[in-house]
Amino acid sequence: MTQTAQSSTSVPLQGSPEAPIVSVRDLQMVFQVPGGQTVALQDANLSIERGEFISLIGPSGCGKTTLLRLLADLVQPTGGQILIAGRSAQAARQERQYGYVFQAPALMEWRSVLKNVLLPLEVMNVPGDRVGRAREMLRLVGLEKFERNYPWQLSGGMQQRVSIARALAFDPPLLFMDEPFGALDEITREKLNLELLRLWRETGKTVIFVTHSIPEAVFLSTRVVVMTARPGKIEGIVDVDLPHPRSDETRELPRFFEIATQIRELLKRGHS
Ligand SMILES: Nc1ncnc2c1ncn2[C@@H]1O[C@H](COP(=O)(O)OP(=O)(O)OP(=O)(O)O)[C@@H](O)[C@H]1O
Repeated sequence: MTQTAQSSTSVPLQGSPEAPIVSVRDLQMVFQVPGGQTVALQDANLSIERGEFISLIGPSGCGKTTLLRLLADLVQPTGGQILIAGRSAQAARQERQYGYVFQAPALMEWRSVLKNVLLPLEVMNVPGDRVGRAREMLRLVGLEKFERNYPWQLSGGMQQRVSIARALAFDPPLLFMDEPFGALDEITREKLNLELLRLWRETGKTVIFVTHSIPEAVFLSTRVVVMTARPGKIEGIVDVDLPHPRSDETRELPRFFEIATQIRELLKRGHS
């Protein structure tokens, strides 16, 4: 696996090198809602090592986004503990240890592609060659020729690639992705899956990826976390022992179908 050279603006992983990059212990999230409570997450336990590609899969409302938002310190848990490389989620957020890709690209229409990727670096007043850094990220997502275009001139898939480049602008060790390809057609999604895997292999980042699609989860992941709804729980964790690099042929392997079936069974068990 080739690693990209760390640029002057890249953010090294802080904390303990021995600790898992993400450790979740007895995590609980209860929202107060009119007339009662929603238990979005209950007794979640999970340990993720550096360089893994983890997918979270489960029915609507099972707490996938909530788990991602908790890891990103965008909401505070009502119970349990989160450690990022042995330190608090708050410290990880403050030290820009992660990039976050949302379901919708959320780009600024009046800024060019390059200026959208530059935005977080400008906001944080990051020293060094910001334009060079933004261009490097655009190259990584295959959009170096589109830096002068505006978001409305790009397809949905290209816009989502810009938002991935923007999330990578600080070159963080962790990448949180919340159903980034959910709104795209199947062919575009499969193409972006391949590109994301290439990017993951080139950069060595740890990715936590939310999806509703079993084939997408199997194709991308080193492990798949299967969640169940009401209350949101981790039903099981499936190892994906398919060889790398993965390609379109991977989807035809008998083992691919076996793992997909295993995940489907866990999802069904959670429903019953
Ligand atoms: N800020 C909030 N206030 C109250 N309830 C919330 C809040 N955020 C999430 N919830 C509830 O918590 C539960 C889990 O929501 P979450 O968005 O994490 O699910 P999800 O698995 O990501 O769903 P989807 O697949 O549809 O995106 C849902 O019942 C949701 O209504």
